[in-house]
Amino acid sequence: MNLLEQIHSPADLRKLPKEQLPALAEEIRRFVIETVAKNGGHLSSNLGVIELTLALHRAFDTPSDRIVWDVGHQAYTHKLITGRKAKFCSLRQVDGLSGFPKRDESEYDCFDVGHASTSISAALGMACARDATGGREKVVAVIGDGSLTGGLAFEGLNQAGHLKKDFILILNDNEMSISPNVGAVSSFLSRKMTSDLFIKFKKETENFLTHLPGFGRDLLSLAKRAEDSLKGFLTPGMLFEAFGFDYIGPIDGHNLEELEETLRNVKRLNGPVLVHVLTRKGKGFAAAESDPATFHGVGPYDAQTGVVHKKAGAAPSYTSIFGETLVKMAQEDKRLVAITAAMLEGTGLKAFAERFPERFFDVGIAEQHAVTFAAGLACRGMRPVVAIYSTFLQRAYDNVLHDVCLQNLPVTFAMDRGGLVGADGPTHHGVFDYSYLRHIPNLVFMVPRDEVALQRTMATALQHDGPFAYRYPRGESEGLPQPTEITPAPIGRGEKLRDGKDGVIFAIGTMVGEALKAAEALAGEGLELAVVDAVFLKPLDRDLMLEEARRTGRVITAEENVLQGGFGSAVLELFEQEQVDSVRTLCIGLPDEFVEQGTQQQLRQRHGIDAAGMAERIRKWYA
Ligand SMILES: Cc1ncc(C[n+]2csc(CCOP(=O)(O)OP(=O)(O)O)c2C)c(N)n1
Ligand SMILES: CC(=O)[C@@H](O)[C@H](O)COP(=O)(O)O
Ligand SMILES: [Mg+2]
Repeated sequence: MNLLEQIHSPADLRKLPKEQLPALAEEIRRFVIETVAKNGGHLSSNLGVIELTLALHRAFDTPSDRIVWDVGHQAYTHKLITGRKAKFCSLRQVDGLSGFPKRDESEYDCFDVGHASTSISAALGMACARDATGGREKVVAVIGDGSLTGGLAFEGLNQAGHLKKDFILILNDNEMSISPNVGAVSSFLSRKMTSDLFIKFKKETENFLTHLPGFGRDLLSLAKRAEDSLKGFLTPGMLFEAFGFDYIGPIDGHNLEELEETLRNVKRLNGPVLVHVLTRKGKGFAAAESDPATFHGVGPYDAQTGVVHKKAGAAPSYTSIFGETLVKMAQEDKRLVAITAAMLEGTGLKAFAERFPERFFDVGIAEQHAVTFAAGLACRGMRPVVAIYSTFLQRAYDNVLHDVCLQNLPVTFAMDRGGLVGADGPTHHGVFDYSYLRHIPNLVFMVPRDEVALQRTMATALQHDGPFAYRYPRGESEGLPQPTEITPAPIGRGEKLRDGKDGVIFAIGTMVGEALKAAEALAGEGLELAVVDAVFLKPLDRDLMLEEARRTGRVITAEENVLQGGFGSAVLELFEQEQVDSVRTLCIGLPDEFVEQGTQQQLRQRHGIDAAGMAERIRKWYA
């Protein structure tokens, strides 16, 4: 029987006899596996919370009761049972369903997400608003153990315990972030924690007591008798109870009956309550269970075997070139250390971590800490490279400014996923970094146009004695031959790649290749444009830019960043400072709006920043 077809809303789900729930869960599991096999997406996390999601929607009265998902990468079951099954085939595609909860998409989506550790703060805000307005609904935040490593989550816990609001926190503990979870809290939660901690405590106590003169051995036998009560005393719940939460659990997150009954009971409680739920990431799909990190965020794969499709003849990704080059550089320079905020695989640092474990740090989902920690390392002579997605560095703006740049410390920000990232959409596009970093004094910001330039950029950063940022895009590189030698670039020097008398395109990063193609196409129509690779967003090559602008009288800028405060703005500021008023300018880049999801190519096309779009804009401008 097709049960999922009968579920149009959680009200239908609540009518379903509980005996049918396991079959529904299996149907959902298969449907998710098959859809993600075509569209790509966050498989492992979703497979782990199917039962939990069904239990939540049965126990609580959604949409009146509020479920606030953390990160939101695990909300596929939630989407399927809240009226979005028919559209589910469009998941993560252009104009389709988002991969994350979105308030615009459904009344069941309470908070827009994509970045981690926001759920407690957002849900607590909702609980306070409820109390201020006489509401009676329940507010439930669902956070993973990985997302709980974020400082923001603890800021929320701290206030929640203090306010004592009626507030339910579900801790979905699968012992995994994207990679195995890290940190002291994570080991405290660990299923082995109770016994490990207990054994250590016991050993130390025994040691201490046997060495006490006289009555030590009597005390030892007394302590042995206290073992059982001690075992019960040391639980992960102690942490949350210290924060003022009632702790319930741990409970089996795949046992539908136990889940539903517990949640129904919890619903009757008042005050902050934490329910500790144990789940398995990738549950029910062998390939994902055995390798949850690969299937955390995955491209298309075979829905039966789990073999991930690989594009034949694909060039290496920018990420892998970065990772390999960093290993080579670390062999030469012992000061180099690498830091990731829970993105070991995503930032290409796996080989580095294996090769130099003592110079590698995964700090958890803690971007702010990653940056200030790097500042500390740099203060003592190390050369830290913070490998981070552009979108996640947004979290650490003040740490970059106050802890690194103000002290002119040699910390490098290697920003992966610069520019449009594709299917993750607006929460993840790295299209703001030019604007949020460019104005910070002391920072050098270099933007490679291809993978050879990336390696040169990395060498330049390492030899520079101050803060340095560079960004490179998600996905395949240009497939260029590897350079035999990597030499640092002179700081602030651009590169003229093409000559032309009618105007000049100043392009940066990914836009350099597009600008060259656009100039080529326009040359065929009789419009001769020069192309300059700016190479540096900061400092700009002022001399080259001024010379080219004055020579041609018309300047086009091109960037994969919002125009506001970006590269084009930097060029306009230069012209204003130098009183260049005879030059006409056209700035091409992304608009002052959040760009939706789609493939990178579709989005570049839609926003006119691919070669064809750029040529069209320039053609009209000259007409
Ligand atoms: C601020 C921020 N940093 C990093 C990420 C990337 N990220 C997405 S999910 C995830 C792991 C989350 O682990 P957990 O909360 O335990 O959920 P699970 O995937 O185990 O279900 C990470 C690191 C993010 N989305 N936001
Ligand atoms: C939800 C999240 O933040 C990550 O899982 C992210 O989707 C990974 O993106 P990449 O696929 O580009 O590594
Ligand atoms: Mg987890």
